[in-house]
Amino acid sequence: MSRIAVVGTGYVGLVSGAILSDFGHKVTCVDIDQNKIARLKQGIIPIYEPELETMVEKNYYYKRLYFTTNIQDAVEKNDIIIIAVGTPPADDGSADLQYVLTVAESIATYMNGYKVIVNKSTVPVGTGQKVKSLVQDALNERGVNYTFDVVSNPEFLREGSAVRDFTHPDRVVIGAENEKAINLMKEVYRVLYINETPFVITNIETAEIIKYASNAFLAMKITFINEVANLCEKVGADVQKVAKAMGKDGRISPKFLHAGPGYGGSCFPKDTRSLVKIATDCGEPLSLIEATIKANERQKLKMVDKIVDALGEVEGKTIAVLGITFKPNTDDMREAPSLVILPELVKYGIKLKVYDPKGREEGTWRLHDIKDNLIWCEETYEAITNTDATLILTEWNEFRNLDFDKYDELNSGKYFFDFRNIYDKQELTGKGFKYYGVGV
Ligand SMILES: NC(=O)C1=CN([C@@H]2O[C@H](COP(=O)(O)OP(=O)(O)OC[C@H]3O[C@@H](n4cnc5c(N)ncnc54)[C@H](O)[C@@H]3O)[C@@H](O)[C@H]2O)C=CC1
Ligand SMILES: O=C(O)[C@H]1O[C@H](OP(=O)(O)OP(=O)(O)OC[C@H]2O[C@@H](n3ccc(=O)[nH]c3=O)[C@H](O)[C@@H]2O)[C@H](O)[C@@H](O)[C@@H]1O
Repeated sequence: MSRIAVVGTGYVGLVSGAILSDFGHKVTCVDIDQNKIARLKQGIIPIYEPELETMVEKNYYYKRLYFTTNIQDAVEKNDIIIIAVGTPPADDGSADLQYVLTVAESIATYMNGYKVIVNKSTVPVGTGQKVKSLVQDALNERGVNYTFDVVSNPEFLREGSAVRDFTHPDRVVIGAENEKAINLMKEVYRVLYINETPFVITNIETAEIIKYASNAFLAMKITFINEVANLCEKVGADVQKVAKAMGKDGRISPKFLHAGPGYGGSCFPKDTRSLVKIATDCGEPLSLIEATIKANERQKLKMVDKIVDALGEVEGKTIAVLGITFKPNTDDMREAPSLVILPELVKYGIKLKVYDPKGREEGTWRLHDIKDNLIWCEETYEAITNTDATLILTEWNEFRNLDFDKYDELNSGKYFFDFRNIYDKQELTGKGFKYYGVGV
């Protein structure tokens, strides 16, 4: 059993902490947000993430999982300190490292013996070394000579399937500088290690680049299929079939080939921008990623054009919006395509009736500027009632089986914008709908 502190109790920290405690370790989750920690102690999970609540409840009950705001105590009592705080984008596109470096300073301030400092936040290459020298300088200043190791252990979980992703990873990446740290990390992930999960052991810099390169590649893959989808529309091809056939080629793989309104979320947008900044600063520009970022911005606006062109006279029209989160099974709205698309529609004088199973709380403040043109609804059919068109922006399961017979009773128009391609164009056209997907 390892004694682990996880600093930062957000999407990554809480999931990692809960599962590592489930792996049998004694884990203390630390956050500066007192309200969050108080609620966690009462069993209230601050985010929506399937399976997480059970995982937290069980391990808290069995006293393997603790919550605190006291970082001093957490550093003193644990040997392995995992940093999982946010690295949000700064104005110039680089990752803002202030939270990571603050935690590193706290660790240095309270260190009372050997520690492994594990960086799980997504950070620019060179951050591990920065943390190392910051901690060493602080220890020198304290006049103590405790030893420590810095490890890069990037996280690849996805929101909405985080628990499964963490317990069944395609690989675990450990960037470290010596055997002692590597072995301690293998202990942390013992459950996965003995189950033959591939472990990639590298130096710190390589691990840091692996994370950014992986996210940028996936963002590029989505953008590639989005552009192919736009072409398909022009030439009468079906991107769903194109993607399916492409995906059969093992070298391509069918994953992340779903065309849509552009990628969003807390990571692809910020990590692509940060990687471009790193590369440009090094004099090795990543032109494919630069093009990806631009094409993704265009994709969101193309969705607006598609709606406006189809509806013709749009002023005063009302659209039912189903789904606003950046993907299903999360309440996270960070960089969701809806945050661009909906305000653009409002600029055209369109009114919106919005329903999302989990996005309303965050959506309310993120879409505050258009609140006068937006009505929040409690369920799907309330949103569809008295509208001119339906727009699907997030593929929540509950939108996959709409009762189309009901439409006529609801006084709703027959324009159907399915920007996640979850319906069959022919079937809906057969039911009298004017159907618009992406690339179909
Ligand atoms: N959200 C995701 O799906 C994934 C995120 N990542 C990366 O993991 C990192 C964390 O991301 P999220 O969990 O989404 O962030 P988040 O914003 O959900 O959570 C960060 C937490 O850190 C806390 N915090 C900030 N400063 C602190 C301090 N000094 N001491 C203690 N707690 C502090 C905040 O109060 C917050 O609860 C980022 O670098 C992100 O890029 C990596 C893989 C997946
Ligand atoms: O670093 C991170 O934070 C994480 O970023 C993504 O995970 P996440 O953003 O949670 O969700 P994804 O499933 O990757 O979806 C991201 C966006 O791409 C879109 N997408 C995804 C796949 C696809 O085929 N098409 C598509 O448009 C989604 O709708 C969503 O807006 C990566 O998939 C994770 O491996 C990574 O750990």
